[in-house]
Amino acid sequence: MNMPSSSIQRSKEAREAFFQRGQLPTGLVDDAILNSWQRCTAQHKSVTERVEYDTLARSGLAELLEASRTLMEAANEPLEQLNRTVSGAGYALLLTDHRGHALSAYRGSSRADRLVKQAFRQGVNLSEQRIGTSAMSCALSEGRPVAVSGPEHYLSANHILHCAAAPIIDPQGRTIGSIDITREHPLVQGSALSLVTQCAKTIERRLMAMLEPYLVLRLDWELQEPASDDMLIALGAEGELLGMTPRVREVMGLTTTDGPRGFQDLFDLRFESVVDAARRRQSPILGQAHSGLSFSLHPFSQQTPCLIQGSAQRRPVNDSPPPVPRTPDFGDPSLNAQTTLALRAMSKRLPILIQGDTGTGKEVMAQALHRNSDKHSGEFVAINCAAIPEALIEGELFGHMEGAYTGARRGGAPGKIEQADGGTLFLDEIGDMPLALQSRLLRVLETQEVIRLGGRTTKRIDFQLICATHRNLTEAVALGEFRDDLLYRIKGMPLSIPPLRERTGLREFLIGQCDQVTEGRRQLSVASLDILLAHEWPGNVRELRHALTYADVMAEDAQVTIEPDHLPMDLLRTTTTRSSPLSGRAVGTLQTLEWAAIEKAMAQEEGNVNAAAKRLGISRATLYRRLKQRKA
Ligand SMILES: Nc1ncnc2c1ncn2[C@@H]1O[C@H](COP(=O)(O)OP(=O)(O)OP(=O)(O)O)[C@@H](O)[C@H]1O
Repeated sequence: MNMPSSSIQRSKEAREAFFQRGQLPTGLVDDAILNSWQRCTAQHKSVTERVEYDTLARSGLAELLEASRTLMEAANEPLEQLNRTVSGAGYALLLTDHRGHALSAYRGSSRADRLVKQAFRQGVNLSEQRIGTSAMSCALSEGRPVAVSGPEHYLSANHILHCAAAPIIDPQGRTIGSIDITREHPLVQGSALSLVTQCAKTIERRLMAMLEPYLVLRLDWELQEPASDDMLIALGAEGELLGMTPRVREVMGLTTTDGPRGFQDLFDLRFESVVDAARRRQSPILGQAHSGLSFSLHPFSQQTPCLIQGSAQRRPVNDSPPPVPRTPDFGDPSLNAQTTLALRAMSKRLPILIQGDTGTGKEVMAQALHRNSDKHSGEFVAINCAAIPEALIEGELFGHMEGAYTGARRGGAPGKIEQADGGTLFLDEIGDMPLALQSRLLRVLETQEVIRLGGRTTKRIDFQLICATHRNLTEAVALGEFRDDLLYRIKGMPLSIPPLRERTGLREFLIGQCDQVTEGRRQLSVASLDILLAHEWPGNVRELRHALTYADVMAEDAQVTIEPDHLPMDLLRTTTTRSSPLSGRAVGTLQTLEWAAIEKAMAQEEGNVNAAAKRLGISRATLYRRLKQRKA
């Protein structure tokens, strides 16, 4: 898995040709490396030069960090994630600015990577002028990911290093920094390059989100390829172009200087019509660029792949629900599997019956299914059978002709079923539909035709039916409250959403929801997460989102973590009462007793960590530590 000896041999040959015979060894090493060697030679840099890795003086460091504040903020989380991925393989990690000055560094574990430890420190100048050829300097000057191994480094002192780096390009198309991973033994080039590239792309997307766009559009070619997040455009409320990912610039043939200013400078489409379609959740929107190329445009959620779980863009189009990716991800493997099956069933026109307790997300699921079905360009028409008075529901569903009843509209009006022609009809709480209406609905489903109230003519309708209920319809049939023939007709493919409490991957779901509700501004502290994990959630996702919204309001603006004292009190009370070991049978170990005392104090102080620490006679930090240990 190490660098193959043939490529080490090639690098050595290239070195010999370049440094000893003065030849250009084209094809033996990456051109980016040759270009760098040439620049270093032009500067009369000696390959045997010794480098001191000095950090900047304090004032210079403060200036450097201040100038790169946005980049560091965007990179913080992706760097942590990358570090978790690569530290076990002995890599050190580096974020630099556009000149190659180290902004942050993760130096990995106790391996004897002496040189890396010396060089990878905040504020060290690692530019090409200073340390010669490196993956980072090549990535910065070429604007693409580059790997540099052993003898490909210009300075002999660096021949023990093996590195891969990718540039970071801001939404305006400027190279503003780089990500580099390095270790003192050969790397697997393919994986190292793809890791830094992936990390740089994540940072680029985060930089876009920090512009707080009104709308983000994802562009896809009109090909049947899996969607990727490479091509994103961030737009302001008036359609002004706030930024775009490098790939969009590339495919549109744009430079950084003569860039377009607004959406309409790019596409033969009115921005208002795109906003309108996004609001009505009509996606994709087909558009032709002025270059003549056709694209499909999708309103984009920042934290793909999990729309429903992840956060939408920071300031989405008003009252537009979060957009849905092609394959919905609900975070729960069994739910995901059911969703895939349901989508397959829908392609064969089978009706879907979603069952689940209140607030589990039945309507959210129905919308996601619609968005991902072949009926997505039609309307999603929802009707809550339990919320409309019995006398009105028939007119709502079937529509009416002029004069059909007192108060009927002039010229008549179409019903929901007619409106759903070419789209999806979502009948929520179908278990509460009056029996008489059930027969009429059954007829429509069998004939695919509607007759408006007071009318004689039939209209053929083509729609996808999705029904939802929290009731056990088999029991309702046994009680004579639901027609069995209708049940068989609507239950083409049943889909059951588990109560929140029983979700697989509950922890990740809670974290994702917190991210979504707080628009990425806050995270749950370990203690808060523990409390949420222990709660029963009778109101399911709806209750959870209310609790998180409450906590978001309670936390100070600058507070990044949601602490237990921000959570609703009733949630703390029920959680601590139910789970307290003191409320159960006697407990044995000192540790359990200690935890019981902590729980009790937290309950008495209604989750206020300061007050609970005081009551227990320990410091706030100690209490947090204990809560953390308990979680681990
Ligand atoms: N997976 C999810 N991601 C984000 N929000 C969700 C999710 N599931 C549910 N919600 C939110 O929870 C609330 C309840 O969802 P929804 O109305 O779909 O549930 P329901 O099961 O249809 O509820 P009811 O039975 O009461 O009609 C809504 O505010 C919805 O936006």
